[in-house]
Amino acid sequence: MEKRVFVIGLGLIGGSIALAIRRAQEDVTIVGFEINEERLGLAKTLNVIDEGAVSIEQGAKDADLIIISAPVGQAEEIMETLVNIEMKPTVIITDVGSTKQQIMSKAIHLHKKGVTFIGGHPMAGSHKSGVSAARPHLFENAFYILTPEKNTPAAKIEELKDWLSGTKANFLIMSPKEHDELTGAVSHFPHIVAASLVHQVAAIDEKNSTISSIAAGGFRDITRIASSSPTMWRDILLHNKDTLLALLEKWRIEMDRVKDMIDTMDSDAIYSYFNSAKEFRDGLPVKQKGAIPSFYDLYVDVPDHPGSISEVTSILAKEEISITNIRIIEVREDIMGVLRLSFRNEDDRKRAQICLAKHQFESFIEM
Ligand SMILES: NC(=O)C1=CN([C@@H]2O[C@H](COP(=O)(O)OP(=O)(O)OC[C@H]3O[C@@H](n4cnc5c(N)ncnc54)[C@H](O)[C@@H]3O)[C@@H](O)[C@H]2O)C=CC1
Ligand SMILES: O=C(O)C(=O)Cc1ccc(O)cc1
Repeated sequence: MEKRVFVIGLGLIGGSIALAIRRAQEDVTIVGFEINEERLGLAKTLNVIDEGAVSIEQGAKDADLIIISAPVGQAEEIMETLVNIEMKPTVIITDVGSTKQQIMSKAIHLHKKGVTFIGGHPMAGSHKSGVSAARPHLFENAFYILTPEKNTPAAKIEELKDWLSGTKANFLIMSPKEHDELTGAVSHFPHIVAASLVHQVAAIDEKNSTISSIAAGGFRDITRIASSSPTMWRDILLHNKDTLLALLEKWRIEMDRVKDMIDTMDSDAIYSYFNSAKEFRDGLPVKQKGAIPSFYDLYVDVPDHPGSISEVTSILAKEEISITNIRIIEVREDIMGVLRLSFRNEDDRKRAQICLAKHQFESFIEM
């Protein structure tokens, strides 16, 4: 029997989920609603949705699954609108927002109406926005956190997981509070730090613009997420206020400690500060995607001469291994350059490592 999915907010995440649902479900019609008409048109052109709805009401009333994928501030307003709409009694509503406590408080009004709302957060994404960046495999192997309300029947949770099976994500059930505390530390707070590092360099750039030219490699890596959507991150910070204020206070104390170490020239303390961070960082799992996703990267040492990069890519092309991204990390005179190749999955990365080794190219999974 034909089922209808209604996606509200057709950006990077809404679009990627729609594509993931389409590849796994038969007989499904995907309807979309967008406040930005151009994006709605693009979503249709790219076959992300089958139909556009003219209002939330039109799309919601006969939907079997509703996915709210707008920034969390807007998501709250959409939930308020949904409370006043007559929907199928069996409908499941979920969201994809990066915060969960405030969203789940809003969901109380839907629960009171007898509607199932299960909070959701796919823990993968990118600094890119918009439906043109949407990909069906965006969430493969990533964690996908669900925050059901206590009385939600297990069968409804299983039904939602089934709907989302095309994401190939690993589902994890959590309380909204635990969710906001953990994602605050591994995802939200790093975005504040990345933006602050960029601000620091931008202020110097006003006096000496050479800084932008030399801000390469590591600086670009650590601040990539500062290119994310300001609307989305404004809303996240406003939603996760308490967690972030506590983390900022801890960070301030930590920075004072670092300041002291440098001021007193405490070389042992400085060494141990970096060493203990390295030990923990090196021990993080590399195979799974986290809040800051890993892209199945492979770092290849390449001699710094013309042709070496095309040699690597043609070796992989001959073996029919697709590269999803390629970047030269550092190439300097007389120094081996490092090429960062990204692959779609672990299997491609393993095959690439083996065949490059046969051609005397040494490669590493971590740099
Ligand atoms: N970008 C990322 O990496 C991740 C984002 N998220 C969450 O996913 C949600 C969406 O983020 P993205 O897709 O990245 O943003 P996006 O900016 O690519 O897409 C959001 C879309 O929602 C639309 N929109 C805004 N208000 C609307 C409304 N009232 N009705 C209908 N459409 C509306 C916007 O026009 C836009 O096209 C956010 O809540 C974010 O916290 C979750 C995981 C990862
Ligand atoms: O691009 C990145 O590294 C991200 O951090 C993506 C991201 C953004 C928001 C989330 O709630 C989860 C993941």
